Amino acid sequence: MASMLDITVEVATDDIMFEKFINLIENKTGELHSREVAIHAGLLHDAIYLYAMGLDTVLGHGGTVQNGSMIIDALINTSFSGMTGKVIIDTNGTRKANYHLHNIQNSHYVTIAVSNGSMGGMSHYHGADIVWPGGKLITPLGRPVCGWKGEMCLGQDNSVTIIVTTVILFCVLVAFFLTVSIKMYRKKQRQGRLSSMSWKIAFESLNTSVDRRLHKTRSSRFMSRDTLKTVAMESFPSLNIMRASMESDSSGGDQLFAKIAIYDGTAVAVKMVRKNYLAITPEVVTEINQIIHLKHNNINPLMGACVDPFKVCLVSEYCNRGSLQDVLENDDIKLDRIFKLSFAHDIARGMAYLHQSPVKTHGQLKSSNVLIDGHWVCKITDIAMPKFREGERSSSRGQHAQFYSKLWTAPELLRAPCEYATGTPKGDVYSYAIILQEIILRTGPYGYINEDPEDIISRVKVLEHPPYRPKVPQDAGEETLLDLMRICWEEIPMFRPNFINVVETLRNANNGKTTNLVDQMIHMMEKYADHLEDLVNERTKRLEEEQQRTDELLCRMLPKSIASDLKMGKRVVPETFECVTIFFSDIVGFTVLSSESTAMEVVDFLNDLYISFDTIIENYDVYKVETIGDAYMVVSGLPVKNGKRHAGEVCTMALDLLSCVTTFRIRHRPHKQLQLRIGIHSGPVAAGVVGLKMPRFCLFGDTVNYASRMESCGLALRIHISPECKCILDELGGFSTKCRGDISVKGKGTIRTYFLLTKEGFDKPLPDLRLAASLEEHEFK
Ligand SMILES: Nc1nc2c(ncn2[C@@H]2O[C@H](COP(=O)(O)OP(=O)(O)OP(=O)(O)O)[C@@H](O)[C@H]2O)c(=O)[nH]1
Ligand SMILES: [Mg+2]
Repeated sequence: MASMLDITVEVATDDIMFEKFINLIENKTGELHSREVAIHAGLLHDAIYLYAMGLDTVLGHGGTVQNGSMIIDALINTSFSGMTGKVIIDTNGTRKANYHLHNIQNSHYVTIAVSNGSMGGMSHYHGADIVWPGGKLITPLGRPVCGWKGEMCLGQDNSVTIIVTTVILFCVLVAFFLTVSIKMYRKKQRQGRLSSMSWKIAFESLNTSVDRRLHKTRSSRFMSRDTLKTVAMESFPSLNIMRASMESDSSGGDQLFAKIAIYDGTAVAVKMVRKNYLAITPEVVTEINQIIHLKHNNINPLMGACVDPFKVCLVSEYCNRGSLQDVLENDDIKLDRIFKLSFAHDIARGMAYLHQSPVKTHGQLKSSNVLIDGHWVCKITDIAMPKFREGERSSSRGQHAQFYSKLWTAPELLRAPCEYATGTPKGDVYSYAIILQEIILRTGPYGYINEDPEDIISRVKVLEHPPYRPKVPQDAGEETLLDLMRICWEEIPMFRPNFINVVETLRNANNGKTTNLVDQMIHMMEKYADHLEDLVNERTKRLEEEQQRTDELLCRMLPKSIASDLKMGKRVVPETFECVTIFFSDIVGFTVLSSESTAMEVVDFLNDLYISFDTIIENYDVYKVETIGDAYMVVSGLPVKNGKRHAGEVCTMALDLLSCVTTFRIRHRPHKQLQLRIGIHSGPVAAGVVGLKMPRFCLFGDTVNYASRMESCGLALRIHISPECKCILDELGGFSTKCRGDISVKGKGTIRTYFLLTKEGFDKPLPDLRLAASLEEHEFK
């Protein structure tokens, strides 16, 4: 038996009455019974006895045997000594007794607890727990959670229903949405499959009439021999220098060239595929879509393909500088370190992107499949499309050209061409190494080796020690590119880096800066602009200094006001001045002195003298008109009029100059007294600028001659003034003069002239007249 729970009444088996009762049963039945049977027989006895007591009472009260409830009532609160011990029925009709709870555990009959009939409560046997069916120790519920008929969950009934309903609804909805989504997804897939054909280009939409097939020469030593028979160059008027290659073999078979066309308003390169028809299988669609979806600055976009019968071709964006091979072979294009690094960087970046894309490999990376756009950015093109080009007729290019095109192929791919039809990422890295060699040396692959491509291929295929590779001198240039090239053409593919490593290396080589050519150019232009700014500033400063010097010179040659008028482009009109004072000085005996001196001595002497004079006259409101030999001419009262002050200014200046003579020493005649003779006259004058090449401010009128006469008729170390000048001096006051007497002046007749002696407050020393030259030494004109 797996489990059983048994509740029995405690029977006083040791009671004498019970012993007697057992004996009686044994006698009556003639069998020896187990104690358990005897107990149950005792219990039956007591039960019948109790019933009989109740029935007796009911019958005693006139009741009948059918009157069950009366019988029960009659038993309440009764007691008697039964076979199983004292039988006590309490007020509830319950027999008060000790009950035993038994349980079968591991096939043993175990007592779990005993109730105390008189005291109430239960005493558990230590360590005994009820073991329920299934060996469980947790007491099962006496009834279901919600009662036998769900009456206990009447309040919660709704929420359960709601939860259940919601779950069902949710499941239905999910199922519905799933069905709808699957249907929509399938529809979208169908549409996608349709739209994925958007790459299809109708051949008629390609305007190939612009394509004049500008053929190019390929100067490579590997292309010569029996290839490239036809080479012609034409100008391309409608499009900016568009180049395409044309190669034909000696047998004059198919021609392979990159055609140029206009599609959708832009120039495109059309690459013909040597196939008459193309079966558009899902693989072809996937392949072409994967390539079309490549979007990277260093990948030349494939725009679509034409699958019209006999016109199967691939259409890609046109790059106007041609392929890297074209650029490298063009000696007119100078490529410095920055360009080379930029090319290497561009290709590596494009390849890194390609390898991470679903396309995964290029498969035919070579310098002719790297194009260069107008901004000198490299764009990778002609990614291998094995599905699209499956069944393509073999190229009509000669064997030489076919082997030549394999010079970029990695040795492991040369050894197992079928196994790696689409190439491998590490195979692309090898091809990149050969491109690096081309960039470094600016030659074709294996540039300096005069060997047939076929021989080169077989040597690369056979594992030589060391492996056969292009020979690049260590001093060939850019060290980073050299190192990169060597590691990229490692024999064991695993040892070659990936393109992400290559990009990193190139970036580090450039101090973490990008080698993008446009950035470099902008940087250079910025630097150039800065330099230009400095240059402009410096030149402007120099110009300003020059201008200042010119101004100063002009101001020395012309009166300031006249000079500024001239600078401003104003016309300087000749002007008459009512009264000005003109000063002339001359050196008595200059002719003799000059004849006794060298030219340089004379120049030095006059230079010393005029520097001293020029310094002195700066203190007066005068303008030095000119110096002619030893003659010095000064005027006051023009071009800015100064009333009558002109006579006072000139005369005071004359005294100052005469005073200067007392100390002035002729360098080569230090002991000789300089015999300065001064003449001054005041009167009207006309003034104006004459000449164009060397404009001069000149004074005209009789006053000039008169003043000159005053000087020529004067005496050494004396200031000889005209009566007109004296008159003004008198008006001004403070000047002391002395009458010289009447002298005959040419054109003037006889006039009374004066010597200016001094001026009030003038305390500078004047020359000792005793040192003046004798009259014989004067050359009176
Ligand atoms: N200017 C310019 N020239 C192009 C363009 N595409 C191809 N070419 C020229 O066409 C030449 C030959 O290109 P392809 O016909 O692709 O021949 P290939 O690159 O030698 O060989 P595969 O690509 O392997 O078939 C290149 O070297 C370029 O000079 C382009 O977009 N612009
Ligand atoms: Mg190509």
